[in-house]
Amino acid sequence: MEIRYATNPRDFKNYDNERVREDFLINNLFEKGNINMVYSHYDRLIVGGAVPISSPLRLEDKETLKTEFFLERREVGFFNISNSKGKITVDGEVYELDHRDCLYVGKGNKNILIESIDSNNPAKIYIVSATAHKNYPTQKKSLQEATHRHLGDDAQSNKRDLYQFIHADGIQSCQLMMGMTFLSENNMWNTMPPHVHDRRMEAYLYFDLEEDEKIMHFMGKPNDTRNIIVSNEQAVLSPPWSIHSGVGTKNYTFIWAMAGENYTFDDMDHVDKNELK
Ligand SMILES: O=C(O)C(=O)C[C@H](O)C(=O)CO
Ligand SMILES: [Zn+2]
Repeated sequence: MEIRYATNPRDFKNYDNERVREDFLINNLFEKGNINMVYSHYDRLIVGGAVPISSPLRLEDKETLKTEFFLERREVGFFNISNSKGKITVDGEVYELDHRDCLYVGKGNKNILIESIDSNNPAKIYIVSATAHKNYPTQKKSLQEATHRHLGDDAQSNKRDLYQFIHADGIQSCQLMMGMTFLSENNMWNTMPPHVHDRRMEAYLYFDLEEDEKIMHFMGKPNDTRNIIVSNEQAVLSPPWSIHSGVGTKNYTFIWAMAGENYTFDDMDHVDKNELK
């Protein structure tokens, strides 16, 4: 597993474009036949992608975690971002994941296998894992079952539908919060005006974007921002001190995931647009 260390915002000021991309962009998550994962030292969040073909892929990395099994001291959220069905087996119990379904698996489950139902049309499973202190029940939720919030409007080009899956009023977890946000057609901006939450880090996976379309993701302290150009199915790590907002060349979808100090989705320090630099 690739390790990414945390950055002091004072040092971040000196980062050039290449260094920003190296430290915060994850561009190799979905590779046929593999599970690829990145271990971030921001709240020890692991971000991964699995594309099983003919044989199941096991969620494991003893080498990095130095535990007997992956979820010995962790919890994990899975999302199927492909149109093709996937299957996750949790200690013998099988869960089928349709397009946009989410599965949460808590601490203590030992054998986690990720499979595609049809190897010619493989599933793409996005994986986010955080450290955990107790077991919460394994739970699956579809988009229709998630908590729906309407945000933004046409005048601000930021009309979007936010769905909360793993959160205080949904699937229970120790610290992991996850959901999906859809930008409406002709709307390009997410999370503008932006916010920070020094209590929690966040990761964004951008997808549902054609090959030539791009997202300009903004990060950094509100008064000292940088942008990362992001392509389809790439993720960005957002430090707790950083804004996380983006604009697309076309509308898009993203999965947000957070871990850290509190479990309060609405704990955000909003930033006035006049403060942005
Ligand atoms: O569209 C949005 O706004 C979001 O999806 C915001 C994220 O959920 C977020 O940043 C939560 O802190
Ligand atoms: Zn946020």
